[in-house]
Amino acid sequence: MFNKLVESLEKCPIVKRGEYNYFIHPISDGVPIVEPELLREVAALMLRNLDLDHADKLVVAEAMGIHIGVALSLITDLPLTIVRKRKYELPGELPLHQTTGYSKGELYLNGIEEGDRVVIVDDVFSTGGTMKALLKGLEQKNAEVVDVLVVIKRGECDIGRPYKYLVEIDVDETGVNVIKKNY
Ligand SMILES: O=P(O)(O)OC[C@H]1O[C@H](OP(=O)(O)OP(=O)(O)O)[C@H](O)[C@@H]1O
Ligand SMILES: Nc1nc2[nH]cnc2c(=O)[nH]1
Repeated sequence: MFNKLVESLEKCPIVKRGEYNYFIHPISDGVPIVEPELLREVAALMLRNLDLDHADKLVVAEAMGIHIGVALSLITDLPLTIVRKRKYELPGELPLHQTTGYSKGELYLNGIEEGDRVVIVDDVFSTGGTMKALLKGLEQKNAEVVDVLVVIKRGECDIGRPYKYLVEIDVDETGVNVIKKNY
């Protein structure tokens, strides 16, 4: 039971993005194919690990927070907002600057009101740049972040608050090594 995430990570391919060893996995890329059993496992593990009792909304970042966020929303009945790379110019939209290990860009936060109690989930934590951008935006909106979880942690970074993760990995040119499993 609950062996699909680790097994699939241990056999996933690596490509170079500049100097960065980028692993390619269904949860973090949607390719080659997202098997329902894997998505169900990840959803069940997120549900077990997260503190959702006092949450009003889920927050995820485009693109690869979406499928895990939807899976969790369907189980918990919590509404979901997707922080998009596209600008909508809706009233209250907040632009955020995102820096990852291989890219920079803008994200746009919508759908959050002052006092909302939110849970953030994302697929991967590497430099922590995306998570820091989300936290900063939610702070600006005066939302309360009640819990944060990433499925796969591959780096160290102080994001100014505790966060949870399901697995921790090391990545080199030859592949992914799962070094910790929190379940
Ligand atoms: O900790 P960090 O260095 O910020 O990396 C983590 C982020 O990188 C990926 O997103 P990416 O911006 O590549 O977009 P995608 O989800 O559209 O692939 C991933 O989905 C995380 O959000
Ligand atoms: N798929 C994928 N997403 C990432 N986000 C940050 N690092 C990575 C990575 O190596 N692979």
